[in-house]
Amino acid sequence: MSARWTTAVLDPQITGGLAVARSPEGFLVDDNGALFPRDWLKRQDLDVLCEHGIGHFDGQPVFLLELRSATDVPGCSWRGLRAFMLEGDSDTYKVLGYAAQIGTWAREHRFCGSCGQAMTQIRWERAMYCQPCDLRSYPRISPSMIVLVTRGDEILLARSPRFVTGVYSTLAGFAEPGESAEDCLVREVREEVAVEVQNIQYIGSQCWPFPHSMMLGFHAEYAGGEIVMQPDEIEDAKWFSVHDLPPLPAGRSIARYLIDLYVARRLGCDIPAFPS
Ligand SMILES: NC(=O)C1=CN([C@@H]2O[C@H](COP(=O)(O)OP(=O)(O)OC[C@H]3O[C@@H](n4cnc5c(N)ncnc54)[C@H](O)[C@@H]3O)[C@@H](O)[C@H]2O)C=CC1
Ligand SMILES: [Mg+2]
Ligand SMILES: [Zn+2]
Repeated sequence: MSARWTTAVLDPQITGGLAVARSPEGFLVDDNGALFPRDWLKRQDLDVLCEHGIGHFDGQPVFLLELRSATDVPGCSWRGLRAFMLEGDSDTYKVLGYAAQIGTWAREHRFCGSCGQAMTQIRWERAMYCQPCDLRSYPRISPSMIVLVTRGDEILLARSPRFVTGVYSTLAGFAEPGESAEDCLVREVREEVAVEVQNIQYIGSQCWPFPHSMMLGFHAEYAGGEIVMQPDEIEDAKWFSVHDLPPLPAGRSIARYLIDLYVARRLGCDIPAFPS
């Protein structure tokens, strides 16, 4: 959330306000951005799957129209969330990041996971409900650990085959049932590079709406082992000097913050601001 944006469960029966439209192609945008007058948007020929009231932006109610498919709207185009993360202002990115997670959840929870019947939208909390099962499904958040492993002036970075060419990043992975955050971190580092760590320190967290990760960021010191890369997951992993770093992840990512923070401390530079 930000000073301009707060989340809320709003009843779609009320009229007016602002709205965003999200399809599998991304968010609808025109020259003014992704937030449209809602009444105008609802007059367009959109393939609406469902509508959710998601919060207030500058005091105005905001709704999400989750669409089955992207249709042509004159003067508009479709833009993925990643582009807003890379280039958009942080207030808009917060609104759209939240809208994307609610849209993903709404799309994937139309039917009860227990009995398979259609679920209904609860008006007063963010949940889908199955009456026969008395079961509520809330938006999914997936805790993921992300860690910068360091050894004096060196930092351990790796490449996944999914990354942009040349970019190296910190190690990350999803928590499994039964694990603490620290257990997960130790396991992920072992699995991905076969290295042991010590002095694990929590740094901060970040919502990562691709599609529903909650990144918990840590710093850890190297404790032993030689790098052995996990087949398929890790394309390359090595120690880099803080004086000679490869291309790094996007400025808004906690991965980049963990790297910038350590490098700044090591070189005695100004501490970077936490990404918003
Ligand atoms: N904000 C940031 O700075 C960064 C965020 N990330 C995010 O962290 C997350 C984890 O990173 P990876 O190294 O790719 O994960 P990972 O090392 O756990 O490997 C990904 C694999 O985990 C499995 N998986 C996918 N979704 C899952 C879920 N919800 N729960 C459990 N397992 C799941 C799949 O087999 C997938 O191939 C991803 O969402 C990624 O986008 C990763 C690096 C930087
Ligand atoms: Mg990983
Ligand atoms: Zn059910």
